Amino acid sequence: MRIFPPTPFNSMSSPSGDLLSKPFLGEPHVISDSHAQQSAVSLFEVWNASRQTAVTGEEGKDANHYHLQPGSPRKCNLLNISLAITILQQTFLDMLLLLWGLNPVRTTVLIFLTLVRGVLPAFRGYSQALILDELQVVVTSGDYASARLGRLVRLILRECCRMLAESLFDTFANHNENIVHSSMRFYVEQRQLEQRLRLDVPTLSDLTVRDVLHESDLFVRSFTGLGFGFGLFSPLDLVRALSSVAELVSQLIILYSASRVSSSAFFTGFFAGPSDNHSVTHLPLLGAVLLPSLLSFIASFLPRLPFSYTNCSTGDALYSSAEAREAERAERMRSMAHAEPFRAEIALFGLAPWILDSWSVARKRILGLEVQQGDLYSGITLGAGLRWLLTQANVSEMLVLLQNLPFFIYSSTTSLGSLALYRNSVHSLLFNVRSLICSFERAFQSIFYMGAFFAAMTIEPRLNPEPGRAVKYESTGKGMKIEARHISYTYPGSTKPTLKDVSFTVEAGETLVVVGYNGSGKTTLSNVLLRIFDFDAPSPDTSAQLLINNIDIRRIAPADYHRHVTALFQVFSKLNTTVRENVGIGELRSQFRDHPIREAAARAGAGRLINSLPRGLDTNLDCVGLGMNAINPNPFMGGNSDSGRQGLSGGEWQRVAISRAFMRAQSADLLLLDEPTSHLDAHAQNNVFETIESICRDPVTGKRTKTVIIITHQLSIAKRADKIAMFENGTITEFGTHEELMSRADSHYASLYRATV
Ligand SMILES: Nc1ncnc2c1ncn2[C@@H]1O[C@H](COP(=O)(O)OP(=O)(O)OP(=O)(O)O)[C@@H](O)[C@H]1O
Repeated sequence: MRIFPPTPFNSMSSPSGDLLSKPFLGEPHVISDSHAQQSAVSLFEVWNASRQTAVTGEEGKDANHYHLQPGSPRKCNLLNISLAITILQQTFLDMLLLLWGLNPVRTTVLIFLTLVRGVLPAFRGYSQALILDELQVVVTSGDYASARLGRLVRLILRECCRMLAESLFDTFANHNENIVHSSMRFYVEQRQLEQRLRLDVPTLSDLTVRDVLHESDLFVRSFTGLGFGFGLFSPLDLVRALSSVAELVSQLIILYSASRVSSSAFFTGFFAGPSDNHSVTHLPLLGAVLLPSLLSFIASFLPRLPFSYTNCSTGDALYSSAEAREAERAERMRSMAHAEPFRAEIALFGLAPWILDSWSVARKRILGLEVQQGDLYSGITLGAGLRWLLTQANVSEMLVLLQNLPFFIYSSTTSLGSLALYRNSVHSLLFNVRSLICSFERAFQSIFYMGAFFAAMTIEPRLNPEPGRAVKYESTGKGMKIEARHISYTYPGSTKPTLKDVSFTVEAGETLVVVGYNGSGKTTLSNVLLRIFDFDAPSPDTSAQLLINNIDIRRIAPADYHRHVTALFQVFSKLNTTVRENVGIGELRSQFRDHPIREAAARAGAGRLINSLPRGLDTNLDCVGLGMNAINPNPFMGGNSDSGRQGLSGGEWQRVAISRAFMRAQSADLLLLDEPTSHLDAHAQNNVFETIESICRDPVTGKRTKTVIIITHQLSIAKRADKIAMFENGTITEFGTHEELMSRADSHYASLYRATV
């Protein structure tokens, strides 16, 4: 049995690969109604158009456009309906085929069983009505003859068998549904995760991309298996809606016939046609039964009052923009209260009241316990009031009285069983109509989230080379030659560049030390050199270029480039896992081999540390982001022993991180270390530098085989480098050897050196 399809990590292929492999069509922009109808428009643009809202300016002339918060419901207006149809045209069939393709047999069985499940209540009602009828005859006639009683017992036994069969059916159907559901959920989650991991930092820093991923995530999370995961609607819920439709139709049939014939003949009565004396009144009576639901359905198109909730059977509300903002704030505050790394700052700065206040204001507004005056008044409209009357004020419920009319009309002419059957059917009918209305509301919003899911899959990482221009990185075995020409870099959302016209050359095998003042742009430069960020496009005045071994870095795929580089980041990750994993992730191929991990750790001066840990490489490290030996995360547990977790000091963590960087040092052409020794004592600092020197030389010939770039504030290290770059205000102001820079009369490097050494 195949439950999960094979999906290779870097492949975007799918059972219906076309849609998921469409390229991302550049920057999203505003589109018009008619535009959205054209099939050439990308899904991304259609999705983006659905979240644009026009707000009229103060004078009533200018219409400002802004984007809805991710997760906010779309209004049910003509534009959104047409956008929803466009999304459905482009995705729905693909989605169904894709999900059906995961488990064709089980999914077909699921659809069939769900339809059958829909008509089971009708049979249940019929069977129980027969028992009631028989009981009525026995009691009213006083005929307790064994034949009569025997028939009653047979009916009861038949009902017991039916109930047993129904529960067996339910068990099998639920089991099948669980398997189908789990495989669908696994699949969409995997696709979402795979795409997130594919995307690079420049792509992820785009706000629109973040929003589309957020809504895509909502779609993925709607595959909960409960049918009302996030107040959303997954394709599997569509199958459930089929069941509601089947139940609705069967109950309608019952209602139509049960009121005029005895329950034992209601099917034949229905098919006999409207020939008897009650037939004329059936349709208006059905109308009376359905009137409350019809009004609720109409109300679902009206706007909602601010901070009022839909009364869907699931109890879930769809967030308005204001609610989504509050929900995000409440969630942020909740996470802060739960996160261990914040604990020290919360205590030190006395943040508890601020966190609690911010959370409670946001949460109260979400729960409708507190509504701001402005929001309340601006949201009260005639439509919203009418909706409230029809849904929240239960006006429609009063009309339920009408449903009892048939009781009075037919009570003297029909059997007890028929009346019970009628009553059950009315309840069941209303429940199903209501759940279908709620499903409709959720389905409408879900279309946009489904659009977001597919749109997210079309995003291509921005750092990937243009098709046809890509070249493979060729290692020379002598290190990496780096030539930066007029490089600038501006952070997204910032108006001023952080790096300005940076130019320098490092020959293969050389060591460059970058020094400078805080905030001058050293780490930013390292991210550009590591191809985490892309430098600004060349302007008419400058021809910005970054050449690696004389090749434009934009022509090399980042994944290919990264295989030849190793780095220590200034802010490195500390994983709540074993030492082995913390170090081993530096070179995944060697993750499970002790020797390379121990060797890298020994070079980074972490050998003694690992030997001193209770379980060596298998010791679990605890990283709540603070100096661990000093602050135990849970003083009542005695963390280090009972929990089997070990805290480390800042310097010890740094050694672990250096070990991680050294894991790949053998195969790398470039070692880039940002503040590698900031937490280390003087001896350790010297050792690390010696180790870097030895790693970079061929053990036989002694020649340099790697290029090294070190960013540091420790100028004693700089002295030993081949070249030094002094960074100030986002650019290199001095470049040369230690001696050259020291000999300059007005050298800032020289004054910094004298101040620190
Ligand atoms: N994510 C960001 N978004 C916008 N601006 C940023 C971001 N990160 C850094 N900057 C800006 O870039 C400037 C340079 O930061 P960078 O981290 O490169 O400095 P640095 O020289 O490494 O500093 P330090 O010596 O303190 O580590 C900072 O002044 C900061 O204002």
